[in-house]
Amino acid sequence: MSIEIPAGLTELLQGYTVEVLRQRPPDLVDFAVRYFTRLRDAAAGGAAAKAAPGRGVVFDGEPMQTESNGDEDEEDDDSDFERKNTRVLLLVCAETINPDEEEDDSEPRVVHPKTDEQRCRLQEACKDILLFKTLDQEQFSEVLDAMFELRVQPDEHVIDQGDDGDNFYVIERGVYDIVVQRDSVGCCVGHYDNKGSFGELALMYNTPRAATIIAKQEGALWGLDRATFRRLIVKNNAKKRRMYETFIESVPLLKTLELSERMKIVDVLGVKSFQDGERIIMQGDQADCFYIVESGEVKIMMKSKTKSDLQDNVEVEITRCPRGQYFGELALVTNKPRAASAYAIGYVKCLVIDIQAFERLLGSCKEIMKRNIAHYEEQLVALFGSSMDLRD
Ligand SMILES: Nc1ncnc2c1ncn2[C@@H]1O[C@@H]2COP(=O)(O)O[C@H]2[C@H]1O
Repeated sequence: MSIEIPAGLTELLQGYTVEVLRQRPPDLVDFAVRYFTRLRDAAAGGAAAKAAPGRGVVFDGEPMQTESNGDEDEEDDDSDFERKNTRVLLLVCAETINPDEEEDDSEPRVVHPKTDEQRCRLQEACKDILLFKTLDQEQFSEVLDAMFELRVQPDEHVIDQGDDGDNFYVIERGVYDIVVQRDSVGCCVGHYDNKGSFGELALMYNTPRAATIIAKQEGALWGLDRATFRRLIVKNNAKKRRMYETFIESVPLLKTLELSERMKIVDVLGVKSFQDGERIIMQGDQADCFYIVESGEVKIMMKSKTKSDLQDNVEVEITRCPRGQYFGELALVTNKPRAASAYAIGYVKCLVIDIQAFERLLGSCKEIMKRNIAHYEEQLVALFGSSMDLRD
């Protein structure tokens, strides 16, 4: 049977293979999101049976009617399915990940032997990969052991949209176009330029490849097989969700997003920490990331462009970003170099999202961010007498 997985649900069901049967009422997705959030929370709290991954869950009955007893968020459990007389829907089966389970040592570890020279290149390519940033040392070295090198030729399709996901890829070298089919027309929605990674979505969510990735020149990649990716990264993501869900919910910018959209952000974010005074981004650099302050405070500093030749052109403090505040969005929204530098005040931890995930997941927040540009311009006029051409 051809199966369509509803948007907004699969991300939450990381670790489950979900098959959705037949048409479903739109509110069922919401209902299922709540249901599986509870399942996951129950698992986190140690509750056993209800949360056991791999258990088949089949909803049956008529389309769900939402009850308006005022406290429907409270105390929902399996019996709700009967009360609400919900029809059909979800079959949860096989290929599960239980984040709290001890590692299954019976599964052979994948190891691709490497020379010292290969290992150096691999470490360099992986050092800024956000998905690896929340792994512990042992997990990270297991990932490195399992990775294998591959060379690609100009115009080679590394991934084709619609295919099943086999590997995750880290870029060592080369430029790659990201092409997404829209109304049967392939649109280039972005590219990777000698750094970054791709191919995580199909492996995380058990979905077909969401884009085609084409090498524009001869290039070098490192692949990570699906089984290792799921065992280490997906398992780690379940923990990440528990760690960051509450914080992400409290970030004002993300309030307008659905729960499942916020969870997708958690899945791909990385965490970076900075020492007091350390520069996080530098004015004039190309931008590839967006930051949310998780702890500590960040100082935004700027040099006047109109005084760039003058010796007394010192950096001036523009603003500060406390916990929950974001920065680094302007260059991504305007496609320009960084307009200012950012420095850590004390020890700072930031959640970091790369430009591709930013485009894919935060498109709907861009309007809110764009409104900020006018505010930035007013600040600059007050400080420097001109707004320095912030817009494109
Ligand atoms: N806008 C985008 N939409 C979908 N996939 C994207 C996009 N930009 C980058 N990608 C990457 O392209 C990859 C294609 O394979 P996956 O769906 O496994 O994972 C996808 C992402 O890593």
